[in-house]
Amino acid sequence: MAQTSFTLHAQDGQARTGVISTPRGEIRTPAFMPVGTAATVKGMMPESVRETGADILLGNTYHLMLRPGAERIDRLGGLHKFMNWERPILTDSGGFQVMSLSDLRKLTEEGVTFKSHIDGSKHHLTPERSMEIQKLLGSDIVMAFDECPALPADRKRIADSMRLSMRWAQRSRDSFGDRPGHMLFGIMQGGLEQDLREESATALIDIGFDGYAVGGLAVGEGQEAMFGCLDYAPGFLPEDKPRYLMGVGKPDDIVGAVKRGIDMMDCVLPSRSGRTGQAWTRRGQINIKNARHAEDPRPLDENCTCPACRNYSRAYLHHVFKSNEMIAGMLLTWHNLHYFQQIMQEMRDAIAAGTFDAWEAEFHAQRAQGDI
Ligand SMILES: Nc1ccc2nc(N)nc(O)c2c1
Ligand SMILES: [Zn+2]
Repeated sequence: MAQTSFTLHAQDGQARTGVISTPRGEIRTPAFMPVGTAATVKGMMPESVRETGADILLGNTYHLMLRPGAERIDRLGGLHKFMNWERPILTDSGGFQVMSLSDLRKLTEEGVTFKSHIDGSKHHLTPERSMEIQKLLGSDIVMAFDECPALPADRKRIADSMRLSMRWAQRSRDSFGDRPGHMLFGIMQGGLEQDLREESATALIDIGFDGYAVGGLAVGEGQEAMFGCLDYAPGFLPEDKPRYLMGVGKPDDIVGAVKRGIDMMDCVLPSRSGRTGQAWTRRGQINIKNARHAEDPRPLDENCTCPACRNYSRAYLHHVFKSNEMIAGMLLTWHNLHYFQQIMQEMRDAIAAGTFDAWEAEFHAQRAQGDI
């Protein structure tokens, strides 16, 4: 079985570009992962997701264990076959989604017991069960089972929660075992406390992982606080391993995270906001449902090469959103995912050329305020 590896090609300031190699394909970093929560990137055919430039997508243990069930997906040949995506898949480990989606029954040292938000059925997640589910799904990059404290939280709560997550990280590592061709990522916690972040990083490095995520951010702290944490947290992690910032973000969040040494990100924003009529463009956001687009013959973005911008006017997009047609969300999702991947490609090129600062300045200069 081929091994996995991470190779850094260039660095510009803290920003890095490289490649994660897996048996199912290469992942160019910095990488943005579209979210395919219920075994689909909503509104997109898998081949269309690939056409936007995505090398890897994200799945969720929590959702797939509830429906259709991890054992069922395994019996049907695994998640790649099930959803017709043969490239890499990273799966989140479930703890975070329990906190944000389910009626949490109880959290103990052992794990979390909760009721399904779908049918109220009772479930139990532990580091061991999370590793088993992600193995049944067949995911290429497995996330350790962690606990992400709800904010605001006092320092003691954050410290206790982080230390629980570190004990769960050890149990995740022990349970994952040795699986050539698959990667296990640890997840750093510690809130916005620099010393707790460093303690968490040290604990994860002692356990040893194939990659390291910065968890516990994009939970309502705001961009300034998030960047403040990213000014030091990635630096606590090994240089030669991928660094993954979970749940981020808006285009300017993504650029600021890459600038601070992050290699991978995921967010529902481009797909979720696409379904509500929000288009993200190099010059800012467009709410296509706004009446002023009703007769605008221009594309969303003249410089964009996605199918929505090549073949349709704002007036058409406005119409199909107003008429609640299926194609509306499909076209805006496609455009948004294409734009997010465009930013990633431009940053990879700029880092390789040593021109990241100039690219970043241009990125911010182009962004008009509000609707355009
Ligand atoms: N903002 C986020 C998003 C997803 C997360 N997933 C895990 N497992 N842990 C976190 O802290 C997350 C934070
Ligand atoms: Zn477009």
